[in-house]
Amino acid sequence: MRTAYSVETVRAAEGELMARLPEGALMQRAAAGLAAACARLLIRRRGRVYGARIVLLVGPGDNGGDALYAGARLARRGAGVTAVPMDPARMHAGGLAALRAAGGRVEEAVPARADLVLDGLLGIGGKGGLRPAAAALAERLPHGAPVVAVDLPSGVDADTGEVAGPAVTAEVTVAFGAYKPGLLIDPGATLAGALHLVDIGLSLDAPDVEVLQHADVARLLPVPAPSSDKYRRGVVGVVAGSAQYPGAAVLAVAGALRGGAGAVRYVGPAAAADAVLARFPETLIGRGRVQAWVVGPGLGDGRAGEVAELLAQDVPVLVDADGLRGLDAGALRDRSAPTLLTPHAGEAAALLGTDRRAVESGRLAAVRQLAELYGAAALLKGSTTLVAAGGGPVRVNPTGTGWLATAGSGDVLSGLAGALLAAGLSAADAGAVGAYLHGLAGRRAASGAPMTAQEIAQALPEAWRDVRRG
Ligand SMILES: NC(=O)C1=CN([C@@H]2O[C@H](COP(=O)(O)OP(=O)(O)OC[C@H]3O[C@@H](n4cnc5c(N)ncnc54)[C@H](O)[C@@H]3O)[C@@H](O)[C@H]2O)[C@@H](O)CC1
Ligand SMILES: [K+]
Repeated sequence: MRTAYSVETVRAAEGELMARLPEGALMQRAAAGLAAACARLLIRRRGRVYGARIVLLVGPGDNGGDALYAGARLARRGAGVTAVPMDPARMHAGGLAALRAAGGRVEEAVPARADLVLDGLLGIGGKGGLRPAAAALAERLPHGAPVVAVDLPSGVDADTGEVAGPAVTAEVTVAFGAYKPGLLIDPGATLAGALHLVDIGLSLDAPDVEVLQHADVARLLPVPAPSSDKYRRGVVGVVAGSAQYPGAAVLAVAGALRGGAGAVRYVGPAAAADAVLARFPETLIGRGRVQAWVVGPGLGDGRAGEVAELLAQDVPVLVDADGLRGLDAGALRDRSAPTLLTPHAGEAAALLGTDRRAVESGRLAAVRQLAELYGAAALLKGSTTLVAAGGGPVRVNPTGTGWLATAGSGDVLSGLAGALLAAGLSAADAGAVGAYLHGLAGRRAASGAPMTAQEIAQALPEAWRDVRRG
């Protein structure tokens, strides 16, 4: 499991630790870890640190200080280090003295060539997009040189991953003490590149954000026991599709069957039921006992009554797509069985009474609000899908890929997550594990080329095996 902590939490933990340590000790720990990560990268690329041309982009705060101290360490190993300040009048004094003492230089213009660039413009003290002086440096990076971001790619909001203007794209980000949410959530996550954590001794409790990895998902996957029958493995009821959208029913059923359901029961118009049976003859048709309902994909208008009726049952329910229209927050909060809502940004905006842009520019806050307002687990789809429930850490899905944004892909996810709910996973686990497997299947199905939602469903068994293999 990878975890991340908000700036407020990190600052509090740093404050506590700093009070017990000699001045500057934390920054030295950070700089030592940063210099070691840079040295490894240089050795991998060019065999040695000695003789490497290193450019430090130095901001006015402690993030710049980290870069200067790390630069001094690398200069002592024989690298040629040039610091380029955002504001020559504001540089970390101790760091600058250390760099100069180690033979490093300060220049106003970014050198045209370098073997490595350290982005020490802004860290957790950065606010908003890069201001012009910082943006000018970030836009003139030496061509082809790998960038190591110090704590955070400058221009990325540490708490949310939002990028409000120009920002640095890093090959590696070396984070101090803890990952920040912005390193795990897009667009920040993409700009951060590979992540490396330097332990500076912070003690931290419950994270704000967490990312499941293969081993975590493997532990949560429902694996049938020898004594299992189809009811114990979970029967999923799928209420999806319409005469107009029969395909949504087929795809949701496909997701549910490949999500490990013992059986899938389909409830919907005859035309859609025929389409489902033609593709999956193993489907049960019509109402009956289920361990979880999936309601909403391709339902069309005017079926809110059916959704409300399912939500009135004391059974886990996943609500997606058209099923999300006109949900009664009070009725949802009163439910005792688990509920999982799986909106995309537009649907989330309607549920929150705001506009799509507000959701997209504040996805972390939006998913938390959804979970709180509806008393349910909420899965907000996007390039990094987020899952929130009950005030716990928000789960960030790491397996997403742009190829998943294809028609019907969400229908497969709802069937899949519904099967996991039916198998007894909590709504938050079903959402997080569903998104993880769905993303992996999408990557497998696409492997760099477009694919269809059906192919995502077909790749689910492989994704499942990947996770179990570890
Ligand atoms: N606090 C600590 O104990 C430690 C902090 N460390 C480093 O310190 C960093 C935080 O340092 P600071 O709090 O000094 O903050 P930063 O160095 O992140 O940046 C703050 C400075 O940037 C300016 N600024 C803010 N937003 C800007 C924008 N959009 N464009 C241009 N300039 C902008 C501010 O005016 C301020 O002067 C961490 O990210 C980490 O790199 C590490 O040394 C480890 C220990
Ligand atoms: K930085």
